[in-house]
Amino acid sequence: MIAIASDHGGYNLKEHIKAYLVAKGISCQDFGTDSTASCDYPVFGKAAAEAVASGACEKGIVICTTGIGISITANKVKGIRCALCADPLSAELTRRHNNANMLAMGAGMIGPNLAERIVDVFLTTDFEGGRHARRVSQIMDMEK
Ligand SMILES: O=C(CO)[C@H](O)[C@H](O)[C@H](O)COP(=O)(O)O
Repeated sequence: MIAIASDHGGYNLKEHIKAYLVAKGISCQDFGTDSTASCDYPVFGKAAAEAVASGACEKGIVICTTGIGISITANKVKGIRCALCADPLSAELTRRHNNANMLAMGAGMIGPNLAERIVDVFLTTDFEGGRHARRVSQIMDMEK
């Protein structure tokens, strides 16, 4: 189950990615927002991040206009490593090196086709472990 959320700026891309994933047989839990009416990204980013942190959802995808505000929000939730990506290589490396459990994207920065490629890479790339596990542990120790 993939948690997905956006603010108004990311709503259209969220709907696009949700339909894309469902068409591929990947289940999504949508934490809003549900229209392009102005709203506050922390509300929706926090809800999706908490679902990932609790284990209810395996990974999360959050979207606002830049991807910045909603990634900052998600990273405030204990256990979350949310990476803002605008290219597939960053998505690959944040999975391989950072074991990122959430992906943030900016709907004002990238188009739907590129977003699909980024999502595909993010959801199919495994963590490498090894030296990267030590570094991720050091990050997670900061939450203790
Ligand atoms: O948090 C952001 C900027 O880092 C997001 O892009 C928001 O979507 C943006 O701030 C919303 O702004 P708006 O003028 O209220 O649409």
